[in-house]
Parts: sequence; C-alpha cells; structure tokens
Amino acid sequence: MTPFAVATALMDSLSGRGGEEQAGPVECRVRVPATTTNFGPGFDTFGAALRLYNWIVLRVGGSEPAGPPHPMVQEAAAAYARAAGSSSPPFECTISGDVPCARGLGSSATVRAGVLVGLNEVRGRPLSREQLVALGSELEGHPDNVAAAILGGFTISTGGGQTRVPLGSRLEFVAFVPEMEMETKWARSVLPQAVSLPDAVWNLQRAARIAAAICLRRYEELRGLFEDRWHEPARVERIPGWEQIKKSAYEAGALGFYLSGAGSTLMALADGRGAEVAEAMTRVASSAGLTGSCLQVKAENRGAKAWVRHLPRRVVHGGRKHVS
Ligand SMILES: Nc1ncnc2c1ncn2[C@@H]1O[C@H](COP(=O)(O)OP(=O)(O)OP(=O)(O)O)[C@@H](O)[C@H]1O
Ligand SMILES: N[C@@H](CCO)C(=O)O
Repeated sequence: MTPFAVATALMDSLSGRGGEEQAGPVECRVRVPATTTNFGPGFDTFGAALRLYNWIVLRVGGSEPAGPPHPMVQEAAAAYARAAGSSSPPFECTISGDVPCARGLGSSATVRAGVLVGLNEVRGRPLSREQLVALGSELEGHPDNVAAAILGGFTISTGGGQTRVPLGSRLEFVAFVPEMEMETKWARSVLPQAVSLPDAVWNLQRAARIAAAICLRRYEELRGLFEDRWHEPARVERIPGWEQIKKSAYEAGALGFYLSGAGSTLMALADGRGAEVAEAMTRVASSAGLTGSCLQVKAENRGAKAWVRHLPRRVVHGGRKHVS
C-alpha cells in the first residue's frame, strides 16, 4: 500500500467511514541519522549526517495512548499540525537508538525530525522535505542539525533554505564522545554576543573554503581550515585536554578537528587514517582525564527514512468493533 493509500485508509478509519473495510492503526518507523555541525568556523551553518541512528516510531490511530508524549514530541506534532492545516490524531511515540544525548551529535534533532517526517508520511506527504526542514529549524532554534538529519549528506543552511551535497565514502568522522554531557542551552548561553571584524573575516574565509573543498571533494584542502574564533573558545574551556587532543589528532593525520555541535564530542575528519587518529585521540584523552569512547563513522547521504506499516485492521463482529 502506498503512503497515500495508507493515509487515506487511516483517515477513513478515524472518521468512521469504510464500514467493514476500515483500516486499523498505522505504524510509521523513522530512522534518523545523527548529525555533526559547525565544522569549526561554520557555526549554525554546516551540518553532516552520520551512519549512526535513532529510531522514532509513531503509532497512529490505535488505542488511546498510555500517557502524553515527551514535550519535544508534542511541540513537533503541534507545529506539524499548524503547517499541514489540520490537527493530528492522537499517537504513541517511542524513541530508541544509538545517538547519545547532549553530546553535540544532534539527538534532539533526530526526535524532532523523526516526528515531522513520520506524521508527514502517514498523511501522504503533503509537505515537502524542505518545508519539514524549515519547521524543524524553528523548533531547534537553528537549522544546521535538522537540515542534515532530514536531507542527509553535507548541508549548508541559512535558515531560509539550504544547499546539500553528498559526501564521499573515503571521508571518515572520528568522534571522541565524552561521558560528560554539554547541554545546547548552556553552550549557547556562553557565546560572545559580538565578534571583532578580524575574527569575523577569519571565520568567513575559512568557512567559505571548507564549503568549496567539500563540494569539490578536494578533502586534502581542508587541512588547516577548522580554527574557529566565535563559539569554540568559550565552550571548550569545559573540556579537559582539548588542545592536547587536537594536537594529537593532527599529528596522527587528521584533516580537521572541531567541537561537534554544541559539544561535548570532539570531532576529527580523516581520509584513510581514521584508525590512527582514533587511537591518538583516545590515548591523549585518557591521559588528560577525559573519559569517553571513540567512534569511527562515515557520512550518511540519505537522511531520514520512513517505513509505514498497516497494523491489523478493525474487524466487525455482530456490530461490535475490536482493535487487534
Ligand atoms: N533522544 C532523546 N530523547 C528524549 N529527549 C531528548 C533526546 N535527545 C535530546 N533530548 C532532550 O533535548 C535536550 C537538549 O538536547 P541537546 O540539544 O542539548 O543535545 P543534542 O541534541 O544531543 O546536542 P546538539 O544539538 O549539540 O547536537 C536534552 O537535555 C533532552 O531533554
Ligand atoms: N550550531 C548549534 C548546534 C547545536 O545544536 C550550536 O553550536 O549551538
């Protein structure tokens, strides 16, 4: 059954049309990738999706949900309903997966993107992916994570739109994920509210070259472009061993090194030397007293992906309806 047919059947079911042919509940499973953002000087602009996922599962039209969904889920559903022009039927939502929370890998974006993509899928896709990115960006307060999570690949976002390019399979992301959490709310509260002209020019020049090198797949030109003068200095004060870990990653052959999103993950980019970079970062983090674990992961070019399943439908026996 196509998503549109599922949606039509679901709406018939919810409106009581369809008699004995009524559809049962619908389950939509959405796989949403983790995201790494900023890439040093590209604050709130650059994002990339990673092959590390959360699963957001929506069950629409079944029995009454056991309790209210997570506030982030409720907010996303309300925003979707406003944009799509009708209220959502009650649904249950479960969140699971491998994306760690409050580590700068876009966990909150996976939840918001998953709800938006899932509800849209169940409704027969009345909104475009770009409209979903715009909605998710409003909910997040910045567009970089949600654009990459929904569209996949490398994204350059302005809030009003984004440019997306696929990433090559030879590029590796080496993430040292500390046990220590860093909440985005805190990490944004310590940002300087003004930057000097030389620092603005410094970041702009490097961000433009990073975008060009990635779009042209000239990854070797990324070396030396990741030094940020806007957001990292205030944030990394909380990360023991930051400078030493960065130095060790570059010495092991990293192309770039930056604070992923709002932290706390320290991210290196590598092209064929990921294992050496991971080993160096882990060793130096340990001697600096930063506990955590290291992941080597490739980019995900596909973005959020949804599967809709029609659960056993209602059966009418002697005028009484049962939901299996
Ligand atoms: N998977 C999740 N399930 C439930 N709540 C979540 C989940 N992910 C994030 N949250 C909620 O969102 C809050 C904010 O997440 P936050 O933005 O700090 O982390 P993040 O999205 O992992 O990091 P970043 O945005 O820097 O990539 C968390 O403290 C938590 O309340
Ligand atoms: N660009 C955002 C990502 C965090 O979610 C920040 O650095 O605050």
